[in-house]
Amino acid sequence: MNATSSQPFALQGLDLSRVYGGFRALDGVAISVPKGEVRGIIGPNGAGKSTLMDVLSGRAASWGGTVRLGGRDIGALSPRERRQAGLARSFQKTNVFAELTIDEQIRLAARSVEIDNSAEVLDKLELTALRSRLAADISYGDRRRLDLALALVGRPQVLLLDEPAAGLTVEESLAMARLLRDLALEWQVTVLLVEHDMEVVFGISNRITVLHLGKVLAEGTPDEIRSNPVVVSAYLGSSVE
Ligand SMILES: Nc1ncnc2c1ncn2[C@@H]1O[C@H](COP(=O)(O)OP(=O)(O)OP(=O)(O)O)[C@@H](O)[C@H]1O
Repeated sequence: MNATSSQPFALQGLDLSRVYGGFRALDGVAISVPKGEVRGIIGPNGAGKSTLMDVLSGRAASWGGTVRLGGRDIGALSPRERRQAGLARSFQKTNVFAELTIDEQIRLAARSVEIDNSAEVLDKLELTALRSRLAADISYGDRRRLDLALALVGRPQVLLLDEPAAGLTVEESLAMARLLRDLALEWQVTVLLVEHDMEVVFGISNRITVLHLGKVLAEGTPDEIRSNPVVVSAYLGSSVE
């Protein structure tokens, strides 16, 4: 799946940098993701994965480079404006309000978007039966799906996910992985996924970008990454054999 010049990438970051004091947390990173692709982002602790997501979503205070959404330069937009332009982000720590019902939270999220696809989102994420329950009263796995649902309201073109499988059981993680793969296929949502669970990343990503010390160490299909000797020695070891 390659984007051509007539079909811009869904999301593109060019020469991205982020410096803390004198330390380069991101150092000239380039990433181009075609529409409908699931792109895994992996790398050791401190490689720059969350920093990359912050820069792409507009949460980084100071940064360098270019960020394009569907060909449009969105570098000057705030996180909220990027969300309205079609770039949604879901966080490692769940975003939901414990004292609101699922329905109330979804309706709140739908107020700031143009397309209200709440019913479709609730259905797809198997939350319809729980809609009148308080978030405080649902399981952790259901809360993670609610978090994802909140990001999907408004049919974003691109979804940035920070460890969607964190804290889930193996079975829940695999169900989450299947759900993400279905969403990318059926709704043509482009997904960027930072995830430490290698079974999830290698199971659903079309391509994987490996970060190391703030730079792109490698990029390729799961098979290419799994057998790349540089990646294996810097990061994977025997974890995905
Ligand atoms: N606010 C900050 N101030 C100073 N340094 C920071 C700050 N945030 C991140 N860093 C540093 O930038 C580097 C990249 O951090 P980042 O959180 O992006 O890595 P990561 O790949 O997401 O790691 P992890 O897998 O542990 O979440 C790390 O060395 C980190 O210590």
